Amino acid sequence: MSARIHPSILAADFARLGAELERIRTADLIHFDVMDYHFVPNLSFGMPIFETITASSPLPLDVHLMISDPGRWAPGYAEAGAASVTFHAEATDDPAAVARDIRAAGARPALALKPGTAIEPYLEILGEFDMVLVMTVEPGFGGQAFMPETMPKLRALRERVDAEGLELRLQVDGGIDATTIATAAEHGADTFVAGSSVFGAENAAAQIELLRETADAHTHAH
Ligand SMILES: O=C(CO)[C@@H](O)[C@H](O)COP(=O)(O)O
Repeated sequence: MSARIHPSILAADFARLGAELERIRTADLIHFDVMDYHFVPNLSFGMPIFETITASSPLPLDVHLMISDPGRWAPGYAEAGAASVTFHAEATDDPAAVARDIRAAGARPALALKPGTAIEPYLEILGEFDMVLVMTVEPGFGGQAFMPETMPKLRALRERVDAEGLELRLQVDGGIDATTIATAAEHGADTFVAGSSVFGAENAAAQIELLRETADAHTHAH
């Protein structure tokens, strides 16, 4: 399967959001980061902006909830039309229940792990999810440097997914550019969030294509 590129609109020029969405129409999904000043030390946007973008965007949205109490808010994004809703393992005591609520509300559930969070406690519930997001920076801000120390976790997850034949996408997010995407693809990622490297490029479509081709070239059969 071909690599999927999800530009993070956290790095877009919000004063020109309509034009920014046009620049990335060759991407696969739009990554929408929800932050609450509580789970992470930053605030971004929520449901009103989500609804506005969903109504006008040529691409569906991949919602990443960096919020406390995701069980309370996640199904609402699914009902409002999100393609996938990702929430953090660290933010809930019952990730399987949150995943089931997201699926029942019509979106694909995904589990996110901060760089320091191990995957082992969640291996038995991977079947509840359509995607796992291995954060390659501490969540909260765009423009940070990729953390290569997260790669062993990604590789272990890839080996588990392949060994069990699970239908699970593996996403990375944070510091992804034309160099780091090769490393992440080699370690088993197939879905890539990229903020600054896409919106900071003069030609965003060419950058999306470069990222996709680079990831495909460094993907082993999986
Ligand atoms: O979730 C986050 C940050 O917490 C990301 O989605 C960033 O928005 C990615 O930005 P870049 O590192 O690609 O600039």
